[in-house]
Amino acid sequence: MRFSDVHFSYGRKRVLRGVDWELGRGISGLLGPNGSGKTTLISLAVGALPGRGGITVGDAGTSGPNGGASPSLGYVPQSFSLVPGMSVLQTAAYAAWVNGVPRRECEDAARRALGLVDLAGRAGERVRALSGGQRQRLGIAAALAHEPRVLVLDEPTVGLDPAQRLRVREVIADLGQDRTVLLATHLVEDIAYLCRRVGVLVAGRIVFDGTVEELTGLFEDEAPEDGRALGSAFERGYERLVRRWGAGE
Ligand SMILES: Nc1ncnc2c1ncn2[C@@H]1O[C@H](COP(=O)(O)OP(=O)(O)OP(=O)(O)O)[C@@H](O)[C@H]1O
Repeated sequence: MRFSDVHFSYGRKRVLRGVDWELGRGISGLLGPNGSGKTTLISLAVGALPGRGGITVGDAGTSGPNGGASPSLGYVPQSFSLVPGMSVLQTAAYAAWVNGVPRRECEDAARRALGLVDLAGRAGERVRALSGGQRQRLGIAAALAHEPRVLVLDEPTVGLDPAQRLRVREVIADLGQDRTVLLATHLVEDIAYLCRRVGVLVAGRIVFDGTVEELTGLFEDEAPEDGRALGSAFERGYERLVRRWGAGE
């Protein structure tokens, strides 16, 4: 997946100012302070907003500026609703159908996707019976049912308790083995646990693109500015990067 010189403004407010970022196979994290434009960038990638610049998803298609999502992309928004009275299988099968899977293949596609998120054993249950973490995994299954090669996840572990968060992380780690996954999050622990590479969005541009280790080592030689060693080295590296580039203005 590739972003080339992507710009976006809400009215006169410029949010993205020429985003260049290329994501390879595996899980790439998108970090950035509140209001830096992560959700806007994702909305462009999934075709929900029209912008200026190029976004290429896999070899099979583009999304974004021309509107409409690429069929090779699956998207789990930060918040989504499920129909409580539908079964787990019906939910995933419906998502497959909405994403263009022929009707007679939707059930098989749904079962395959539920297997990927470890919900195959719950296929017959109603959505209302699922925990928060299971619902999140069902949302991921729904996004996977048409077998996209690129998966975009916006804050997938927010609001989950530690055990459920870990379970969702394990599922994401598995999915990243043979797909391109873009993971937008505030949680540096999610990035440190899951991501091969990380992009940091500040003031409308990707100001860092590298490995977690590279970001951790970026300011290693500098003494902590407040005299204390707060948080992990990775977290400190990220916070300094954001401060240096100015937070979202
Ligand atoms: N529909 C909108 N109209 C006007 N301004 C908007 C709109 N949506 C977002 N913004 C502004 O655009 C900027 C980027 O917002 P966006 O939601 O993309 O950031 P974010 O990095 O995802 O933030 P967060 O981490 O808080 O979710 C913010 O200043 C926000 O207030």
